[in-house]
Amino acid sequence: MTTKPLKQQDWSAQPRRALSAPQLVSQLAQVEGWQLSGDGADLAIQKTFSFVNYYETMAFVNAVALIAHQQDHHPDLKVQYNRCNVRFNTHDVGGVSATDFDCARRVDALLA
Ligand SMILES: C[C@H](O)[C@H](O)[C@H]1CNC2=NC(N)=NC(=O)C2=N1
Repeated sequence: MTTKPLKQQDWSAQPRRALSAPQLVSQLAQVEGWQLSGDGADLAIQKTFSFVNYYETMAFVNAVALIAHQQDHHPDLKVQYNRCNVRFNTHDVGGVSATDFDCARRVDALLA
């Protein structure tokens, strides 16, 4: 039997840029429940997801971890009993990039 490593995004060939304020406004209008948080290089998008118990919250957290690994893009997670706050920022560019919105959509799709 052969084992396959999980496929991972390679960002080295795709330079990323921080989105401008108008781009942020337009992108935010296209993702439900995501809000801006922080400022400067710490500017991020965030959303809190609610669950019925700790088990379901952790199942979500593990699914987000798989997305984070595959996309090579890692959100800050605040985990509580029945909710999880997901916060994306692109530290490589010191702001919010298109990658953050792409990952936000992938996380939303887990619950669609
Ligand atoms: C080299 C590596 O791909 C980069 O440092 C990735 C890793 N994960 C990351 N995660 C987040 N949230 N922002 C980044 O800029 C980032 N960069």
